[in-house]
Amino acid sequence: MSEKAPALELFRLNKTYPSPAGPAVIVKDFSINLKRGEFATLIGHSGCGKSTVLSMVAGLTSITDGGMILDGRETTGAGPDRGIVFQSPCLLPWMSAFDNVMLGVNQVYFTATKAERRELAEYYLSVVGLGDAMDKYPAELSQGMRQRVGIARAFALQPKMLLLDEPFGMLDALTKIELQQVLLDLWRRNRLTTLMVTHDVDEAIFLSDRVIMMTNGPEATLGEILEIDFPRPRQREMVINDPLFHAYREHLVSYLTERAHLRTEPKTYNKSNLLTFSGEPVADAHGSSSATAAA
Ligand SMILES: Nc1ncnc2c1ncn2[C@@H]1O[C@H](COP(=O)(O)OP(=O)(O)OP(=O)(O)O)[C@@H](O)[C@H]1O
Repeated sequence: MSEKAPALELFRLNKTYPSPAGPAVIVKDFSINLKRGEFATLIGHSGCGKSTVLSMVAGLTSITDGGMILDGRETTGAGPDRGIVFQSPCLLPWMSAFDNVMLGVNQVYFTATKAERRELAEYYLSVVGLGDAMDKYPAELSQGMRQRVGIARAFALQPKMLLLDEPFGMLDALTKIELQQVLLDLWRRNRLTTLMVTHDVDEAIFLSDRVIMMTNGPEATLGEILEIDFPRPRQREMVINDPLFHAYREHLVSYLTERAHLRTEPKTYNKSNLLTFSGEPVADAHGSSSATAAA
């Protein structure tokens, strides 16, 4: 498999649900490629179909029409090649944090020795900061600690791809910031191709290489793409104090408030052709401005 080939290709994904009024087309002709090792986030209005797209990629929701190629292979159905983290990690309450992680590791790495499997679970639990809490049960863990277990569980399977559905949506602001950093550190070590759904524009900018914007539903599809040009590794203070952060933010907010209802040819924006609320290009702090968006 060439390093240059996309890690994930989504080709005209469609999702239709039956409804009393007839078939409801939730997602229509949604196409995007993710590069190997890329961190992409999916944003859009509530109910537009972000989780539906993620769930189709995860193989948890059937694809009505269109297709998906993961690592060069047409893929349908769920599999351990995709690690998933939901808003709430759904841990088995009668098992310790360690055993919850081991559950998946035992299934995926059944040919490894017990010592190797234990080492894998212990390593990822330590990296997410639960080195001293891995014998605790879910009821003894805070919401943030449970989500750390969820992240460790996904990484411990060593998947090809990481799928995150608002993983920090239920956390307080401070815990959210801590866990964003934990996720970024783990992502940097593993360079997993990542697709994450979030409502949080700041989070999307801080974490992503590209922010993928969906149009409003029904028949939601690809709206715009914003390339985030901050160097890595990223430090939160550095990013949020950069004037470019505010220009990215304004572009995304203006998309959500002004353009998400439009059906136009998807455009890619970057630091040189960002738009403001008025739809005008802005000069960013690092370079030039341009009136035309690159298609
Ligand atoms: N199993 C289902 N049957 C019928 N309709 C569904 C089903 N699952 C989701 N939908 C509908 O599909 C649409 C998109 O839902 P989805 O959860 O993907 O949106 P979302 O953008 O992730 O929303 P949010 O940001 O609020 O989480 C919604 O109108 C929802 O009601």
